[in-house]
Amino acid sequence: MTDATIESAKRAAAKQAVADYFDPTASNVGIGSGTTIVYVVDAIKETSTNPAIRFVPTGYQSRQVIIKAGLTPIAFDSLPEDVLLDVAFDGADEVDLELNCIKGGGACLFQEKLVAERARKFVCVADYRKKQDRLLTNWPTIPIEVAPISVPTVLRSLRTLGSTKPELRTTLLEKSGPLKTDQDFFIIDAPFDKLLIAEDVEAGKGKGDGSDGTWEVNKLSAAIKGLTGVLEVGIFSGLNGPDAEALRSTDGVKTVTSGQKPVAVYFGMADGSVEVRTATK
Ligand SMILES: O=C(CO)[C@H](O)[C@H](O)COP(=O)(O)O
Repeated sequence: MTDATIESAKRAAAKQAVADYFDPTASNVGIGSGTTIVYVVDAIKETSTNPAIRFVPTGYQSRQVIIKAGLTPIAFDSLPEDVLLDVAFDGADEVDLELNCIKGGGACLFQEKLVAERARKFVCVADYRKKQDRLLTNWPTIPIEVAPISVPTVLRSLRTLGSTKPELRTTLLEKSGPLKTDQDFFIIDAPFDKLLIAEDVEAGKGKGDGSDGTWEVNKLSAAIKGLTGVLEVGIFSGLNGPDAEALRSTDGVKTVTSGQKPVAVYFGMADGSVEVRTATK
């Protein structure tokens, strides 16, 4: 497929996601990172009727996208404690049937997760290459943000968990050394075998806890997150938007939720159509 096909797939998906999930009167909107999000911002700009709307970026690149579009960014930590984002849009590197996502291809996973969890509705937009049944089908690795001093021990622990060849991500110009995140941390990319979802474990396709070499998405995410030195793992799983919202509405925003899964993912397809996967639980 040509680059033009991929770009028009991203644009079509972004347009439809914004038409379906962006309320033109919205006040606070999360904007993710990557190349697809640019089309989301374009579509929002055409639709918004609220001159006071503010956009919470997920890092440097995302903030630049907001500024270049002539929109107003607000830092995540400037949001009053009791304010939720009306909606947050982001890209994804791969999405499975349960709407679990791999993110962090652009090294922004930590702030992306903060923003996703703060949104009433988290919506992902991607092209057809990202639409898979299981994670680690086409996208090869799990991105993990780590404290620089912890790199050797985290690499070792990841190998113990079953990752064959975890590697520290370097800049494009390898001689410049490791890529630094917006937090001045490093990224490790860890390959694992294709991840199971809950129904695979129920069907006996593997234990999913690493003991037989298989990992279920949530279990692997928790195991990696538990390693000392890991700031965040690029698996967005756990409760989806509606569940997270229910928790929030009983306890308010102070409730810690794991609402990292999108309520919907819009895939721009190679034939120009848009396919939507929505959360069922
Ligand atoms: O997770 C991300 C950055 O950390 C991006 O959202 C992800 O890599 C998708 O990017 P693109 O829209 O360019 O395909």
